[in-house]
Amino acid sequence: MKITDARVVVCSPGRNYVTLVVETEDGLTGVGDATLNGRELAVASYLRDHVCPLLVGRDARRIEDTWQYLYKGAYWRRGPVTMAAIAAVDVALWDITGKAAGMPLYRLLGGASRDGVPVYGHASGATLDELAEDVQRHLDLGYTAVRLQASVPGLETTYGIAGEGVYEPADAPRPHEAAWESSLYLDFAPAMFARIREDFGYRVHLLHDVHHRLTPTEAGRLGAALEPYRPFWMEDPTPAEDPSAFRALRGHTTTPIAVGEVFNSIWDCQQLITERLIDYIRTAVSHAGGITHMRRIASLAELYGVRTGPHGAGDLSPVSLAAALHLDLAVPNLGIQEHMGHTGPYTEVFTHAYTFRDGYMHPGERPGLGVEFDEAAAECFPYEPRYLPVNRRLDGTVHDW
Ligand SMILES: O=NC(=O)[C@@H](O)[C@H](O)[C@H](O)CO
Ligand SMILES: [Co+2]
Repeated sequence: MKITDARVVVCSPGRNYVTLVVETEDGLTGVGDATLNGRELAVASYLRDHVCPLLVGRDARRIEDTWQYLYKGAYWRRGPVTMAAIAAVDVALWDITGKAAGMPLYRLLGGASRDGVPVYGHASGATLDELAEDVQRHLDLGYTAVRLQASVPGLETTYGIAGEGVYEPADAPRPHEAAWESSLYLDFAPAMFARIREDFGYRVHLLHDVHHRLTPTEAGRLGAALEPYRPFWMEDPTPAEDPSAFRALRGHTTTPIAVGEVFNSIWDCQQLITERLIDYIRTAVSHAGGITHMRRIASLAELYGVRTGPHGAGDLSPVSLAAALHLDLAVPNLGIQEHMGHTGPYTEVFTHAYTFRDGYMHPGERPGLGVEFDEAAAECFPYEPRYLPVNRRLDGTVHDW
């Protein structure tokens, strides 16, 4: 089954997406998501200029060989751009293979390990009243797990507060600059949880994303302060380039820890998993080398009792959400899938078979991924430069965003 064409389409139906389209001599088409928020064109070029020409003539069914060929053949290994490009190729080839087999991808991955994929939604608010309203809205939609993010009193902006609709962090043609003060946040976060537990009790799972902003000691303090409110997880509590930082953090709190959305390979995850320093690994199929590599990460995590909690923000296209759901349905150690939702007219470009109901999602039964990509429609939504914010402490020092 030779690949006859591989091309990259950058479009912006609601937000920028990079989609790889791979075609075979049998007339089958597979798609992959190569979106890297704020650095989209780097991955588009990596694919267009260095990968797509090498795919033509290869057998689309040799998924593992293609993965090794692109990973080891690049010489310059790992990194977000390289691994997003490899991920897009990998998912497109799994899509083609599923279509050739006439089976939805999850059946090729060992079949369903559960009836549906548990997901969490994003609730946010400029005030605790607004946050409570948004939590109620998510409960009314059927979510049983909700992430809480609220404006921090004393700070002009903070992470994760949606205006109307879905939160989109890449919101300006140049990075907007946010101001941050950890002490204000540390005083506020427990009060946020206390209010939502008071309003909604303990039946709903409550998650929270610290978004890399605390020191390990501060994160330990936050984790301990949140314990009475039983968070489902505290996400990205401290930057994870140095996994040993989590040893101290782990000793301060029993609040479950989730890390990994900015990771792009199993080696980024290895120490956190093998030392049981986290409870959930959050790598995304479109950033961490695709289904082939994510399966390895999930298997390593399973050995150590760590569950997956895949990243599923709106800047991962419907193609990668579909791929994630197929993998989520099959792996034995799924924790929960992030489902932030997508903004704008994305359904004019991406049609998908996945569904949401009562807090669970299912990838559907269409062969392959179950996502169709309309290239003609995509042309109506040209790329727009959009950057993620830069965060500074009140004294002007650049801080983690
Ligand atoms: O847990 N989800 C997140 O942290 C996301 O909202 C990330 O900020 C965006 O995907 C960055 O592009
Ligand atoms: Co996050």
